Amino acid sequence: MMEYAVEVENISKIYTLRNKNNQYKTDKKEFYALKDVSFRIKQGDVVGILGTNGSGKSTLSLLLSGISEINSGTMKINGEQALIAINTGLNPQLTGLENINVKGALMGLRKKRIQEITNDVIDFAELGDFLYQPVKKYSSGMKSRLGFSISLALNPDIFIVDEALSVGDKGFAKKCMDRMMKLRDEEGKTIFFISHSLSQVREFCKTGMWIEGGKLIEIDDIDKVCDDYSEYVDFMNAMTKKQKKKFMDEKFEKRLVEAPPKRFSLFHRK
Ligand SMILES: Nc1ncnc2c1ncn2[C@@H]1O[C@H](COP(=O)(O)OP(=O)(O)OP(=O)(O)O)[C@@H](O)[C@H]1O
Repeated sequence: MMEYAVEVENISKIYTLRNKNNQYKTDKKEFYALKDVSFRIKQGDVVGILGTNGSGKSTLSLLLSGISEINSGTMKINGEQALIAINTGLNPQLTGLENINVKGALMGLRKKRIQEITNDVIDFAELGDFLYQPVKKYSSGMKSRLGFSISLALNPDIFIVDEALSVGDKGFAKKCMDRMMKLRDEEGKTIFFISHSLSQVREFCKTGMWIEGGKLIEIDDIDKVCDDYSEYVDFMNAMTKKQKKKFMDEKFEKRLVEAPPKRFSLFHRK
């Protein structure tokens, strides 16, 4: 029987937005970054997440990786998961090496295992002596190298890759892609992959998930979802500036929480 790696039902994530004058407490707006999203993903599936800027992809990746909490709904994750994203999960004050140790310690790993992970990271990240420098002195590509290498070395069951390849140089991006293909083809890992490169998503993923305006629009075979999403992007591009503004405003209005139920105040908000 095929096990699901991820089962989510009616999940929502709400953020509090500032108003124009930046008066945070008064006239604050609550906004659905994601609204009533449900899906199931089988173990070993490779899922490309598509959607225009601000549609909710990174929010979903934070929820899937357990970094951020849902406001409502249910979510079941079967296995260890790791997020690979730009600027996430690294402490800028600590050196690369210290970051590996902290991450390992937080996960309750033994010293010997942390040493093995360190060796893997040294090998894959190719950062040389920069491993002994604080991460705040890294370029974005170097941070991506470190983050990617740590997640790979931790060897989770579920990888969530959020735009992480877009800042690495071509050589490193190719190395990561080769490694991810191995994770997909030989190790049967479950992978969520967010990228604005449709060709990359088409080539790498099996299933497509299109999120727009915080809602799940479509989940299907990757080619079908890429075709439908492309059509939507073309439709948007064909609009005049005025039409586009009206369209975007309406889309925004639909995501507002009109009168938030009391229970939302109990939950964590970012
Ligand atoms: N911490 C936060 N506080 C308030 N609003 C947020 C926060 N994080 C994200 N948002 C808002 O939630 C919506 C979804 O953002 P998200 O980062 O998930 O989009 P995305 O699909 O990943 O976009 P992109 O393609 O630009 O990376 C956006 O409107 C964003 O402004």
